[in-house]
Amino acid sequence: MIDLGHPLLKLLAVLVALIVWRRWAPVSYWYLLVFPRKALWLRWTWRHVASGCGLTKKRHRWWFTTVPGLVASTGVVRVKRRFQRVAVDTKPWMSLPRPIRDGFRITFHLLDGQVPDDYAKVCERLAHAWRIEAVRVVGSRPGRVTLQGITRDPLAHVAPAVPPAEPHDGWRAEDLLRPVVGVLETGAAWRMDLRLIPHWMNAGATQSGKSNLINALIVGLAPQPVALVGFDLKGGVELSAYAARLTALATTRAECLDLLSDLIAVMGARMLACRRYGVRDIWQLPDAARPIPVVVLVDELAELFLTADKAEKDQVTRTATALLRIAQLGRAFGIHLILSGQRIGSDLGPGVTALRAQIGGRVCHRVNDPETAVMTLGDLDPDALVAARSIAPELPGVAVITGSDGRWYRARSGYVSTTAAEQAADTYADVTPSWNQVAASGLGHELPGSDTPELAA
Ligand SMILES: Nc1ncnc2c1ncn2[C@@H]1O[C@H](COP(=O)(O)OP(=O)(O)OP(=O)(O)O)[C@@H](O)[C@H]1O
Repeated sequence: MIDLGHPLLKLLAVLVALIVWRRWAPVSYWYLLVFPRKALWLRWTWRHVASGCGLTKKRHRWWFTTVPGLVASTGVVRVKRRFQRVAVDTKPWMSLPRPIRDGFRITFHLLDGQVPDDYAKVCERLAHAWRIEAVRVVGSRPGRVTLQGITRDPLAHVAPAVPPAEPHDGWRAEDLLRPVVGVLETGAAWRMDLRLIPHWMNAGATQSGKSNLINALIVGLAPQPVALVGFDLKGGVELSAYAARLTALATTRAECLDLLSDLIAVMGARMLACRRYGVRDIWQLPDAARPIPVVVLVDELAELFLTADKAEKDQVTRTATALLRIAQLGRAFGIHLILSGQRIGSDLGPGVTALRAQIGGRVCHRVNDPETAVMTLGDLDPDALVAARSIAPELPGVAVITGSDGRWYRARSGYVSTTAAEQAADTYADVTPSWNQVAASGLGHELPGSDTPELAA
């Protein structure tokens, strides 16, 4: 009989409880009950699955095999068992599946000649073989790759983003320009990291969730010491609700041109300041001298590029050139672009393709035509295109995005109503810097080696 009161058994029970609590706390009890069966099944079927997905390699082994042998004296062919060197399929080593919320993670040892990308390419096949929603590569280190199996789509229900109730308790220094706007399909937070990927393209058909993403960005950025600048050629209907938190809003073509040339002037002044300090970007400047970062929100990019007559053509060319300059130089000088539009492609006119090439961050919501998905994600991965084309209309806000690790993910923004975003804008109205503050920020201090105070003007 086992003595259940034995101190070693008690210690073991405490250890198991600790491990379960630390690692598996977010996993439902039901899943913990069924998981061992699933884990065993994954291990048992791995050789067939790996072979079916082309992840096995031929290795030579000494093996007992049946070979046809000719008995010379009689001329009869007889089957013989021989111990000989033969080529056999070798599967990659697989760790024990670890349960996590809405799925599991498994680490594999790469076979000679394999790279993590080989696994990324067969994720869809693995998902079908394992009878689960999706499989994603979530990490890699030399000789290892970690896959996440997603058993229940976490994007089906995403909690709405709630603006912080108290002013100034909504952000931490390390969150500057890194607002959380939703959830990735891996269950992790979707952080739009403007410090890492300075410019973003937000494409999608009508009612696909583009404005919702802008709302989520407003809620995330409103508490932070950044200037928000709006371009809304839909007469201001989209962005004017957030006017309290916007440093500038342009709603006509003439205003857009003026605002763009002001932004370029600010960029020029920051360039000069960086040169005087001998640094390459504003993030290397001393804290006191760092200018206020500017996030430029463009609602419906196509409106900026459409020309009704020849007179507007020149204005459109100037707009395109200014946007391209900001896209090329903005990262170093703290000016970030978020370009939203239903179609963002060469059909909008010259300059758009060059602009698109400068935008590293991509968000592709549901689209009506394959070309838009190609325009937004075409340079990422063919599988990303397939994923974007299969976004269902009943899941607005779902998008295929570039992650901070350079991979693509399905993600969904947290629902933020216009009222909630407006409320956040009003709550943080006092944080809004004026245009003069933006233009002068970081330049009002005496610069090393500078005896001309013209920058402080
Ligand atoms: N992440 C989300 N979660 C839940 N519902 C959402 C989400 N995003 C959008 N929706 C719903 O979809 C509707 C359309 O979203 P939104 O207005 O953002 O689309 P849009 O792409 O900007 O459309 P349009 O181009 O016509 O302005 C919203 O009213 C909202 O109810």
